[in-house]
Amino acid sequence: MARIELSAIRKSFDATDVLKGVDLTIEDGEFVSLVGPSGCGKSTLLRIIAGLEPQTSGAVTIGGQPVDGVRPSQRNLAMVFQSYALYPHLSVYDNIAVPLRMKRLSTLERLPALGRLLPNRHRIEREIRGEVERVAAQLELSAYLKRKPGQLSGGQRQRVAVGRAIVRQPVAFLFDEPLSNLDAKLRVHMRAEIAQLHRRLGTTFVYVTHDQAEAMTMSGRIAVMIGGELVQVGRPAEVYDNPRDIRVAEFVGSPKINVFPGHIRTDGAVEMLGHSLGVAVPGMARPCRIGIRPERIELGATGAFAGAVVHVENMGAEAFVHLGVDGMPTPVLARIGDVRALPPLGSSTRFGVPPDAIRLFDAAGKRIETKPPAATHRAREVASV
Ligand SMILES: Nc1ncnc2c1ncn2[C@@H]1O[C@H](COP(=O)(O)OP(=O)(O)OP(=O)(O)O)[C@@H](O)[C@H]1O
Repeated sequence: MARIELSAIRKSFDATDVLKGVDLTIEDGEFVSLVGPSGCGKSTLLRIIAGLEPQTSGAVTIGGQPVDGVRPSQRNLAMVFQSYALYPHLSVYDNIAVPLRMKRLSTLERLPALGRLLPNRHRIEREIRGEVERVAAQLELSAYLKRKPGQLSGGQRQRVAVGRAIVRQPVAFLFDEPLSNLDAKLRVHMRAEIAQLHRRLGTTFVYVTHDQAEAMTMSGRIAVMIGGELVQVGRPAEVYDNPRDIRVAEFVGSPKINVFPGHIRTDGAVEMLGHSLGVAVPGMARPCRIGIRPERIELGATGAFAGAVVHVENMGAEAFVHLGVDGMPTPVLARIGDVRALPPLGSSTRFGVPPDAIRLFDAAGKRIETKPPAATHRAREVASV
């Protein structure tokens, strides 16, 4: 097991800066997902940890040891790719056994005909069989050991790739979008399997994905990368509820957070679509953006805002109501838990926003903390004494 520390990692390809100074510590045994939109640099960062790509500057340590200049094979990490990278001509058994044979058998002992005549070969092959069978049983692959990868489903192939990684007993597993080739249902199933595997092995997992739901549901912490920078690192619920940047707020959560144009008045009150919200911030008058999650939009006759129901998605257990609102370029989305109380399509409705649902961002997208108006008022009184 190992703690992985990344300090001020920069990476440029020719004139393009892909990583712009990434600092991240992944604790021993932790499951951290690197998540972010396509092209943000997640795979490059993972490849730098693995030693497959040199960083332009900055340092990587694994288990307290600097590994810059240490070859990938000497880092004792296992990488699992989206493409599985299995040997198509070898059986499942042999695919899983490859790293063990490479490690334990000499070049001569690995030769098919001559190797069999050498005294150690049988003993080592017996040990290898025990380990392959144990890992195959863990991954429910025992029935497929004689099959070739081409005779397996995508999920089974991915499990073989994971099995091949497990037998190496690496200090950490690095996953690069391992579920991208699977259909939606299987992806959800494999998420649970990978999370269980992490709990069972207790080894450090670093997992790259562009799928925020995958990252949210599996990891202990998520590291949100945007444009080559680590914008926020935290527990999934914390990042969802307390985004420090509007890009994080918009990337994490499905469906996406609603973002309204807003204005902070000279008295600190925050206005949205011409109505004052029940929050305030100190400082000067300025424009702002207001993020409100769909589940926090409250439909009801007493709401301050008016909308027209332009679309309803009823999923049975929940529904999304799309509201056309004056002053908004795209519909406002409300998530409704009780599908028996849906407003009809084309109807006019009102909606409100509880003050604690409001996430305020400045013009540059940085989070602004809000307070109830009274608290701001008191703070100003204290400040003026
Ligand atoms: N070998 C390379 N040479 C030049 N540019 C590269 C190279 N590898 C990656 N890049 C560029 O670096 C940027 C980051 O790539 P990277 O693969 O790390 O992104 P990513 O966040 O993993 O994206 P995705 O989710 O699409 O895989 C991209 O713009 C990519 O085109």
